[in-house]
Amino acid sequence: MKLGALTGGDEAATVTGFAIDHRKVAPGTIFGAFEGARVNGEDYIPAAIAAGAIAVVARHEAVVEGAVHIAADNPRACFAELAARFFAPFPATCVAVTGTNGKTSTVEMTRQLWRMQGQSAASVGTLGVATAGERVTTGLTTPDVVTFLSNVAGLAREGVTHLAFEASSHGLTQYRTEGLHVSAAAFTNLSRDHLDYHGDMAAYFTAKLRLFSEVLAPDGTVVVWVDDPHSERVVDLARARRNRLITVGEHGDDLRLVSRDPTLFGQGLVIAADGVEHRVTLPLIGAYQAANALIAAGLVIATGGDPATTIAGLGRLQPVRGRLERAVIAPSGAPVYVDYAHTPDALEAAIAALRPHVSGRLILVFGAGGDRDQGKREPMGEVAAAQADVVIVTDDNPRSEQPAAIRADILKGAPHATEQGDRREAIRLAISEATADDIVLIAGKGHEQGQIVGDLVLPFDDVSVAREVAGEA
Ligand SMILES: CC(=O)N[C@H]1[C@@H](OP(=O)(O)OP(=O)(O)OC[C@H]2O[C@@H](n3ccc(=O)[nH]c3=O)[C@H](O)[C@@H]2O)O[C@H](CO)[C@@H](O)[C@@H]1O[C@H](C)C(=O)N[C@@H](C)C(=O)N[C@H](CCC(=O)O)C(=O)O
Ligand SMILES: Nc1ncnc2c1ncn2[C@@H]1O[C@H](COP(=O)(O)OP(=O)(O)OP(=O)(O)O)[C@@H](O)[C@H]1O
Ligand SMILES: N[C@H](CCC[C@H](N)C(=O)O)C(=O)O
Ligand SMILES: [Mg+2]
Repeated sequence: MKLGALTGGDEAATVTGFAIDHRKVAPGTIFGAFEGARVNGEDYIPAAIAAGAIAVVARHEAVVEGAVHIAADNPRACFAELAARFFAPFPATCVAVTGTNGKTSTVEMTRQLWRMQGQSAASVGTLGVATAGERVTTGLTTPDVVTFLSNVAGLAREGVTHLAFEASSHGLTQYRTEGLHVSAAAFTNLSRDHLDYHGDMAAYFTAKLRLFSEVLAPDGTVVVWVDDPHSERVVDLARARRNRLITVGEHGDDLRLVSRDPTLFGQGLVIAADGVEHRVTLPLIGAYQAANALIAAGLVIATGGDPATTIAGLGRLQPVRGRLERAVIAPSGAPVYVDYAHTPDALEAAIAALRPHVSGRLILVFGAGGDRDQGKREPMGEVAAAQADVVIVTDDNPRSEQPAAIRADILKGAPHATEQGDRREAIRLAISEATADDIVLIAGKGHEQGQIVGDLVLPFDDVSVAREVAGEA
C-alpha cells in the first residue's frame, strides 16, 4: 500500500507496517507517537525515523523531521483508523463486550454459541486470541492496537467470520480497538476496579461508555444486562443513538431470566423470549455465569442467531478457564474451585455462586495484584470476612509492590483472616483445613500461568498447584 493511499496525498513510499513502539519500527513503518502514562512517545520520534519510519502520526505540535508528519488532534484515533485501512479486511461480524466483570466469560460463550451454529468464530481477550482449535495469549485483555488489528486481520485470512472481543476500559481509553465495524456491543456491569488508572468511577464509566458512543457502528445493536444499577445510562445512550436494544436479565425485555435453580453441576434456567418460556440447563454454576450466558445469547441473537436455537445452545456451553473451574476434589472430599475474582464485586459473585453448594464452610484463599487499584483491597477483605467462613490472605501478582504491604491493605478489611504470603502454602493450608462438607475457593488468578513478582514471572497455576497439594495431602 502506498503512503499516499492512506494520507490522501501523493507520497509514493510503500507502507510496510505500523508500530507504536520505536523499538518495533522497520523501514516503511508508520509510527504512532502517543503521550502515555509513563513516557511520551513523541520523545522517540527521531529514533523511529532513524529506524526507517516513513510517517509519524502525532499531535500538531510534535516535531517530525525526515518523515511525513500525519498531524492529528487525536493521534491514537487517527493511527488506529489508518492501521485498520492497512490491515483490512476483518471478520464480517465483530462484537465487543465491556464491563468490570464478565467480559472474558461472555466472549468465550459467544464464540462457543456461534460455533454451535456452524460459524467460524474467534475471541480476543484475557485468555488470548482464541479459535476453536488454538489460543495464543497477548499478555493483555485488549492488546495494543497494532497487535489487535493485525491479529484480527489474520483471523479473517484464516476464514474466521465472527469475532467477539473484550473492550477493556484501558483499551477503550487508548483506542486499541478502533477501525472495525462493530455490529453489537454488550455491557455486563460496573463496579470498582482500575481506579489507579482512571482516577474515579465517573472516568472509569466514561471510558467504557465510549464503546457504545463511538466504537459501536451507528446501525449496531446494544445488549445490556439491565439488572446492574449502572445499565440505565447504557440504555439511555442506545436510545439516544437509536441503536437496536436487546435487554437481558431478570428485568430484561428481550431475554428475561424467569427463574434459576442451582443443580449439582449447573443450574436450570427459564428464559422468556418473544413471549415463549424456554427451559435450559446451564452446565455452569453461579448467578454470574447465568448473567454472562444471557448476554452472550443476546450478542448471538443480535447478529442473526435464532433465539430458540441460541438459548438451547446454552445447555452445551463448556466451562471457561479459571472461572469457577473445579480444580480437584481433595482427599477429604472437599471440592476445590479456582476463580478469577479480583474485585470486591467479583469476589461476592464467586462466593454467592458456591454458597448453595456448600453445607459446611466456604474456605477462601485470595490476594490482590500489585501496581493495580489499591483502593479495592480493603473492600475485598470486607467481602471475604463477611461472606466466607474461613479466610486466608495470600499473594496474587505483587509486581513492583511489597507483598506484605498488599496483604496488610486487604487485612484491614479482614482483621481475623489468616495471613500466609506463600500462595502454595496458603493453598495447602486451605485444602488441609477442608472437610467433606466444605468447599475451597482459590480466587484472583484464575487461568493465569505465572506469578508476577517484580520483573519476574514465576511459573504458577492455581489449578495445578491445587491438584499437587491435594495429591500430597
Ligand atoms: C497502563 C497501561 O495500560 N499501559 C499500557 C499503554 O502504555 P502507555 O500508553 O501508558 O505507554 P507508555 O508506556 O507510557 O509509553 C508511551 C508510548 O511510548 C512508546 N514507547 C515507550 C517506550 C519506548 O522505549 N519507546 C516507545 O516508543 C510506547 O509504545 C507508548 O505508545 O500502552 C502500552 C502499549 O499498548 C501497553 O503495553 C501498556 O500496558 C501495560 C503493560 C499494562 O499493564 N496494561 C494493563 C494495566 C492493561 O492494559 N490492562 C487492561 C485491563 C485488564 C482488565 O480488564 O482487568 C487490559 O486490557 O489488559
Ligand atoms: N456477570 C458477572 N457479575 C459479577 N461478577 C462476575 C460476572 N462475571 C464474572 N464475574 C466475576 O469476575 C471474575 C472475572 O470474570 P471474567 O474473567 O469473565 O471477567 P473480565 O471482565 O474478563 O475480567 P478482566 O477485566 O480481569 O479481564 C469471575 O471469575 C467472577 O468472579
Ligand atoms: N489481567 C488483569 C487482571 C489481573 C488480576 C490479578 N491477578 C492481578 O494481578 O491484579 C490486569 O492486568 O489488570
Ligand atoms: Mg477478561
